[in-house]
Amino acid sequence: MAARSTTENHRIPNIPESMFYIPDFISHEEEATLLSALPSNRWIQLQHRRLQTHPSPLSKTNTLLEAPLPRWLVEPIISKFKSLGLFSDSPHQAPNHVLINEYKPLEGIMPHEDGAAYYPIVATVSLSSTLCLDIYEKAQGEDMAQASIGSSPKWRVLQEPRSLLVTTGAAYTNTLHGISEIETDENLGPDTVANWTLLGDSKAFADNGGKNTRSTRVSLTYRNVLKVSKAGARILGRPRG
Ligand SMILES: O=C(O)CCC(=O)C(=O)O
Ligand SMILES: [Fe+2]
Repeated sequence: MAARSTTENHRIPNIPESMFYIPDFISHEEEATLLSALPSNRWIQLQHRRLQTHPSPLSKTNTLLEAPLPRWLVEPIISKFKSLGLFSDSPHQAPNHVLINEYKPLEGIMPHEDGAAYYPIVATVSLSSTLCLDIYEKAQGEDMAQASIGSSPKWRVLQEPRSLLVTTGAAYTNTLHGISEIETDENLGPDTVANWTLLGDSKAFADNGGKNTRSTRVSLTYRNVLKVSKAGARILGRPRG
């Protein structure tokens, strides 16, 4: 299958299965269009980053009120996912939820897992700047807080602007991921970056002494929420079959 062999060529080696990294997944023009489509009134300021959620945040029981994703999040990205066969096994055969995070230099996200609200696949499109995603092994029975205290990441994945990172399978369920609150990612090279050979421009980091100076980075994380409520449709008098 063409789609499967495309993703196989982008499988990140030496990391729990499966993570895939595709550089230049979108064009410069598509990146600019996405950045200008981000609604400025939807940001929620968190302590160490800004976040927006489309179509809406999940309820306390991790239920999504059924609603379409905005058009600018669907095209061209979800069509590209379809041609790669991504999300084809998920219950809704396509993502139905997108979290958008914005990190300025010195901002990040604590090690965590994305958890059971979602089908175990997340597809992350990066915009504007490069940074390292740190991956931690999740010890059996260990809770997230313990894992994040004092342990260092087992793997690092460098995410360039316009790239796609897909995390699924055991990589989704048996690892934690986080972004450290630093200004510069250092010591980047073939032995320290799991996706080094898959990068679009590893030479840029090598030429810069193995360093990446961060600027503001935005990520779009596409997911499939398992529990979807049609209550909204019913209230509006539009029962769905
Ligand atoms: O920005 C990223 O690449 C990761 C975001 C993330 O882990 C999340 O929103 O759960
Ligand atoms: Fe996450």
